[in-house]
Amino acid sequence: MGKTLFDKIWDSHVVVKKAGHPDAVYINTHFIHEVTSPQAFDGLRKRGIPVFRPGKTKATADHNVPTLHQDQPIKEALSRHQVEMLTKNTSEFGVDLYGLGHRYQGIVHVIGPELGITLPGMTIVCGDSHTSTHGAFGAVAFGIGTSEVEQVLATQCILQYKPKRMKIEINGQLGKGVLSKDIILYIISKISASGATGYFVEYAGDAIRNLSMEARMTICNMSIEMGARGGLIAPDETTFAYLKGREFAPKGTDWDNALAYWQTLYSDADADFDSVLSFDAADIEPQITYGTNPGMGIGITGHIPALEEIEEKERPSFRKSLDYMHLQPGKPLLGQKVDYVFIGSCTNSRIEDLRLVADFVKGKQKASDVVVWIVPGSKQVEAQAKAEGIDKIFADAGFQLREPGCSACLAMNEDKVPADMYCISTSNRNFEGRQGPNARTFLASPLTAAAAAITGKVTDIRSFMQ
Ligand SMILES: CC(C)[C@H](C(=O)O)[C@@H](O)C(=O)O
Ligand code: SF4
Repeated sequence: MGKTLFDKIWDSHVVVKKAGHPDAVYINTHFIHEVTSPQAFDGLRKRGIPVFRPGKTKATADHNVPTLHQDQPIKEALSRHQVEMLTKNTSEFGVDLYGLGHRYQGIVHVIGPELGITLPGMTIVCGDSHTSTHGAFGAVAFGIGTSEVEQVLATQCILQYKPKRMKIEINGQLGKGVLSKDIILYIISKISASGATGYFVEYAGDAIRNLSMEARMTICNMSIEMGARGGLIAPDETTFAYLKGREFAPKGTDWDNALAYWQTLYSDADADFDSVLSFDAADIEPQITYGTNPGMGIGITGHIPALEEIEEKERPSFRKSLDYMHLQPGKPLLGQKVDYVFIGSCTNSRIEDLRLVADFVKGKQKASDVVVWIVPGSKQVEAQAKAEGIDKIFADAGFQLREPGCSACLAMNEDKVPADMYCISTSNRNFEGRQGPNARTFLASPLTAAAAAITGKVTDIRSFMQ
């Protein structure tokens, strides 16, 4: 019996295996940020132990950082404290920090890949659920809790039960205006926000193969939103071309050796998955969510389910969700007024996302009553956007290009969508209050968000493509 890609990587990293116990798994790379690391460092301090392999940990400040005036002290006291703690802890324990002002600073899941720290075949953890993003490179990457952050800092290993394996195949040709964000929102709407609970998902099929690395990251990023432990994609020429020459990627003969290993990283033809799902790319239209979990999504021309279409036992939560959103069952979303547009987050804030949006808005103007925030995923993305003149296109359109951070993805910083406002957002979560107290979120692709920025309403991007 062959092995799945997940098994190949997992099994080769197990250092201790004992029946009835979690595996002790070696971790190649540990990313940390300001939210989930302070208690972990406190724990080490209390026990009087160092970070076991400080070179294997990389830190950045992203959740609490402002996205305007990053050269000035952080105004919010709690945010300032968190970021200061990260600076203090990393310097005390000898961990590299790409903090505010550093040219590599950015959202942890954006900088790892763009710096070539994230590599195929690695095990990667971070005290952050969207660590699944790194799986796009054919790595086993997953989020962990604060006590596990301490465990990894102390031992470079983690105790974990091995998850089940699921394969999701998407074959066929994507339609016009349909992005990888639409693929993943579509899958989650079909299998629900808990449809992959207990599984590690491998995405396969020619629709996935044809995606760029940026687009693959968007898919793996949202694995967690269907309950999966993580998601991964077998590395291929697209992966290798993306990595070649990146700051921390192997060079020279190290590259050749690494490449030889990476080329063995795929699921064998006879590998056994615990579950296999298939979708046809041609069935996917641009997607949008209407509710308060990422599984509550529809095609842009569809309608919010009528009450009768919802299972009896799910009706109370469905109603609560629509009450929060101030939306009616059975109604379409096209034409719904939008107040804010947020293009950013570890789902869609990479240079390719910004290029797509810029190509579309070039020569257009935002609707007068819409606030548009474009928040690059990293300093490098910001610099690249400026080098390409994308900043000018945004300025001409009335869009604000801000500085890197998580921003309004979770509003744990100064960027909050005001109460009762509708925000179309390229992020990954639409929970109640996620973008600010009582703010209402529609999740969508960068193109669908950009279309709404121009019209001020939920719009089918394809109406611009005739
Ligand atoms: C703050 C952090 C722990 C959290 C996560 O784990 O995902 C955040 O990044 C999020 O997206 O909700
Ligand atoms: S951008 Fe959003 S989803 Fe990503 S790490 Fe930051 S808060 Fe979490």
